Amino acid sequence: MFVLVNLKTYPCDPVAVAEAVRDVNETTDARLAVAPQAAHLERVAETGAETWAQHVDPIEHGSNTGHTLAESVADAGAVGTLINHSEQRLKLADIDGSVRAAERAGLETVVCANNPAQIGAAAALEPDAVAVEPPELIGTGTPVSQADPDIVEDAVDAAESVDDDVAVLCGAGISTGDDVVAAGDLGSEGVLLASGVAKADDPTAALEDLVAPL
Ligand SMILES: O=C[C@H](O)COP(=O)(O)O
Repeated sequence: MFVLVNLKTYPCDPVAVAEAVRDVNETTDARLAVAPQAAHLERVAETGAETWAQHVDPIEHGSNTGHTLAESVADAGAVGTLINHSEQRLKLADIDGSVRAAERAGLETVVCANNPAQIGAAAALEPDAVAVEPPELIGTGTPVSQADPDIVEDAVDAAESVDDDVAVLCGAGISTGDDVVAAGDLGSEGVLLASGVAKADDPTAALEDLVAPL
């Protein structure tokens, strides 16, 4: 299972969480990665944790003030990027442009979507993976795998029917190892989570709990 920890803009210490991700990754067959804010990418990557960006824009080098260039996040040490997170929604053409920009920079891609129909559309853009996240469950602590298992199974079916090379992750409310196992049982190859680790008093313990049953 792939466990991708998005730090959003939570007021955590990104380096401390990244060190926990790096250390717990050494203890498990699961793959752990962390997605800090763009401004923290370099410091996080220097810990040795697998580092992802939270977003890249559909741009090339040039006159794009305030945008995030895929090549720059790769230079900072990121190996992958989220695209179209529920909190950073893009138009379809821009999702396509961001996936192409990430590919150009050698970044792995996870395109997020709200529901199975959007997952099908996202899969058609040939990212490495898609992630289904019902927005109403994000940050609630109520796991999507328990509250809305059908959405995960339907997302897996939707992606498979378009391109079975595209892996499916799920996210929203995931915070325990049981949640991760339930996600896997529904066909998900990984989980995207945030508050369960970024807001934890002890991120290492939270990560250990997430991977314990794997
Ligand atoms: O990127 C992560 C997701 O939005 C899930 O957030 P959450 O784990 O706080 O529900």
